[in-house]
Amino acid sequence: MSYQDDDEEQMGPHSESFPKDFGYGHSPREANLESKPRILLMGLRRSGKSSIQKVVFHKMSPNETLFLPSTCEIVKDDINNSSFVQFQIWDFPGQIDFIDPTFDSDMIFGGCGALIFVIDAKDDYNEALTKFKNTVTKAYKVNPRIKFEVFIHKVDGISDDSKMESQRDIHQRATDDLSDAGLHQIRLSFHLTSIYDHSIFEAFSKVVQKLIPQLPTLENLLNIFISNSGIEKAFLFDVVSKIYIATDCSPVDMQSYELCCDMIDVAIDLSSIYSTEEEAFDNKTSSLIKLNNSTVLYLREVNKFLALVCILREENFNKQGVIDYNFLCFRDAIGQVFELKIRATKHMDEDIEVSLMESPNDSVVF
Ligand SMILES: Nc1nc2c(ncn2[C@@H]2O[C@H](COP(=O)(O)OP(=O)(O)OP(=O)(O)O)[C@@H](O)[C@H]2O)c(=O)[nH]1
Repeated sequence: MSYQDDDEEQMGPHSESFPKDFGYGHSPREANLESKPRILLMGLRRSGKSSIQKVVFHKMSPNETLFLPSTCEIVKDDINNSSFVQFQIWDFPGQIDFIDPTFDSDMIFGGCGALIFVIDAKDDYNEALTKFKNTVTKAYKVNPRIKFEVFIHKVDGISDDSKMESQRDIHQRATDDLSDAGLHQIRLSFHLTSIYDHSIFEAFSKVVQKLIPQLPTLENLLNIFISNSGIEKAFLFDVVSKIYIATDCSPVDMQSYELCCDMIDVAIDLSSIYSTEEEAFDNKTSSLIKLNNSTVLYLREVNKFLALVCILREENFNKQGVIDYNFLCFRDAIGQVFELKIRATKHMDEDIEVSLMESPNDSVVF
């Protein structure tokens, strides 16, 4: 098996040189890698792994995925949209064989933040569940900190009752299988997904959020912002992928999320057509849409990659001055979290440099 490296330049020349005994986050070098975790996409052939990656991160339209060739090698993709959203996605071929001596499970699972296992809900899933159990058992042995996420995929065109029934059945069987293998302590998360609606973006949002160490701070800031501004719901979006990296503590309903995603599309599309600026999304980007049910959607740029999209009642928008002032405080606070992270990363890099220079046998200096 070989590794196809899409973005070697971006990932840097050392990205392939993980030590064999790579333990997640124990040395400065490992801790630095931890700040850019890996998400693995695994599952049987034709379950939809490559389609998910292309639709969510490369803006491919769902219909085009019909023509995707089968993946024969591990395809690595570096997602580097913002300081908070930085990770690599590794898309595995469906026929991957763990017994194959070239499969270096220490290296593959060692630096992994989350493992997404894709199960085709329209197919017989017995084989998928067997593979799932083998994969989780192997991965957990190498790295017990991995977050295991199951995407019950291709649920478009399936009735709500059947979806729930599949989810219940897969959940039950997957947890029973792991308990039989003595792994009852493993926590699994299940998501019903399809590339033909927003469910795949929502599921990916939840996976990515678990890998953002600053999430509680971001959620807290959003809670404070909405409660002082008369806002019902606010999402902090990664504009490029339209996954939300944080939201306030009120429950997310799919319709609100879809509305906010659509608003980003409208704002960017209009800006691309009519703006005289080079970038369609910049520090002056903001948008206001009044719906016919007395609801307002309000979008503001937070930084180069992030947008805040809020839903509020029309009457509360009368106090736009307060909202805008609170937004500036919010943006400032996000900037400070962002800066702290950059500073922490820089310190880590310096530590790595020092430790490498001190090592007499190691000639590699970043
Ligand atoms: N109906 C439906 N079809 C989907 C969905 N996602 C992917 N597909 C289709 O499933 C087929 C297989 O998709 P791929 O993304 O190539 O699957 P894969 O898991 O990467 O396959 P391998 O590379 O062989 O491992 C394609 O025809 C896709 O159009 C979905 O959400 N709904």
